[in-house]
Amino acid sequence: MKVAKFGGSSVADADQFKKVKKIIQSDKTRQVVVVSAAGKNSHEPVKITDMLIELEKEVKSKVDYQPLFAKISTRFIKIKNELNLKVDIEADLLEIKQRLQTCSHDYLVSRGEYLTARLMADYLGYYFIDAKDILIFDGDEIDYAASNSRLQRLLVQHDRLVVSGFYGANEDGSVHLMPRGGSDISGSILANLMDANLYENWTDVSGILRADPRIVDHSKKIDVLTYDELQELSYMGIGVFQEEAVRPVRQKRISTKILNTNHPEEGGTLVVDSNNKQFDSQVITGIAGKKNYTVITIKKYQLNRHIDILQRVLAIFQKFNISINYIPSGNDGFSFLCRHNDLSRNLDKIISELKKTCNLDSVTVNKDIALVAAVSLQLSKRPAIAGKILSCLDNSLIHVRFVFQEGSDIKVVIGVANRDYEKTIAKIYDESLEPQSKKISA
Ligand SMILES: Nc1ncnc2c1ncn2[C@@H]1O[C@H](COP(=O)(O)OP(=O)(O)O)[C@@H](O)[C@H]1O
Ligand SMILES: N[C@@H](CC(=O)OP(=O)(O)O)C(=O)O
Repeated sequence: MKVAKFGGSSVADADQFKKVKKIIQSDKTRQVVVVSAAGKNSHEPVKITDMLIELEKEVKSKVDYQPLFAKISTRFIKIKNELNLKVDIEADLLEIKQRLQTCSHDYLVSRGEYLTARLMADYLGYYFIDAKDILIFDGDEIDYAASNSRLQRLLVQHDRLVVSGFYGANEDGSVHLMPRGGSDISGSILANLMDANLYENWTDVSGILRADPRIVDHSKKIDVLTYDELQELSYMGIGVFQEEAVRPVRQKRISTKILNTNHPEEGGTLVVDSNNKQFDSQVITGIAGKKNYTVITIKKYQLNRHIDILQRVLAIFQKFNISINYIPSGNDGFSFLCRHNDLSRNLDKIISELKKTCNLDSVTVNKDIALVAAVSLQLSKRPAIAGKILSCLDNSLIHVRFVFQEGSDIKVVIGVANRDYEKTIAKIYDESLEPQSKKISA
């Protein structure tokens, strides 16, 4: 059997629902369907999830939220009417409205998936499952045993299911929201629980491209990818597959396909275990990145010998609950790379504590840094590939701030200014993946 997850763009309106039905009906083994909340397309400029986040702000700040609530309701009622559905979505909307003042953030923001799944189940004639009845969390981790026993109980009576993505339940039954893009994770967990033969992730691109198509408009598709490569590309920022969605399918070696709801005939990207990947004619599998990192650099003579000071420094990051993405280091200095959003409110306090309590020679801050990663399975055996990538940037006036490459790693990460982000990706793509004459040879 297959688990098929449809992203927000695939369920944005009634026309998209029709495409989903065609796909589901063309293969009877697509037994479990997971949906995101109705997303964006050319007629609908805002994702329902973003509207719900805005709605919560309006409710909290006592602004008149009725127009926004009406706009959200209209989108669902329009899909219901255009598809002649019977499900009582109006009653669901009324319940949400009645709970607006008291409900949790997780409950409200998850309602997009809940309502979309209610409509989709009715449209496909599949059984609707509220994800909070089957995906049980223990803290931030899914509890596979508890979730499995809930799921098995349901499967006794129903074998074709539509499940709402993006959330599950805490042990006390309250809604547990996943990170943004989390329906990919829901689908992956369900594929794991169901021992699926294939996890299909349906989106609005025909597979994973070697670079973000919004930056490189001629970017080519990756036909086959390993879980390792997908994990790195997702972690480094390709929006198409949530980074936390790799682990559940990988754990059971369930092949995964990224496919296009608008063009199923184009095929997509197949993700497999490394043993099943054939030779790739391109040395670099893909390029990904993210903007808005901040680098905090601390200096002290022979800092690498002062473990006590490093302990104090790390305790400060821990106190403010800051995740550190990279720590490049030398004898006299350590740098800490963090997401700007994680730091923002606390940056001044962190700097002042570092200066006051750690007896350092200097503390400097560099904002507006972007990271760009080139992923290649061959990097661990041929580290000189990194040099070739850097030489691509050499005469392009892009100031490379730093480069990280661990010996065993399958990626090289380059730090540049935010303003050079798109240019760096485009340059690496054009010089190292195309044209053929300039390509780094395999
Ligand atoms: N390397 C890449 N390959 C394919 N798509 C990418 C890549 N990097 C970024 N994207 C973007 O990811 C988008 C799909 O992700 P998302 O918006 O979450 O889709 P969905 O609504 O189906 O969940 C694509 O429309 C594309 O713009
Ligand atoms: N709707 C949620 C979860 C999700 O996975 O969405 P999408 O499949 O549209 O990326 C979000 O916007 O984050």
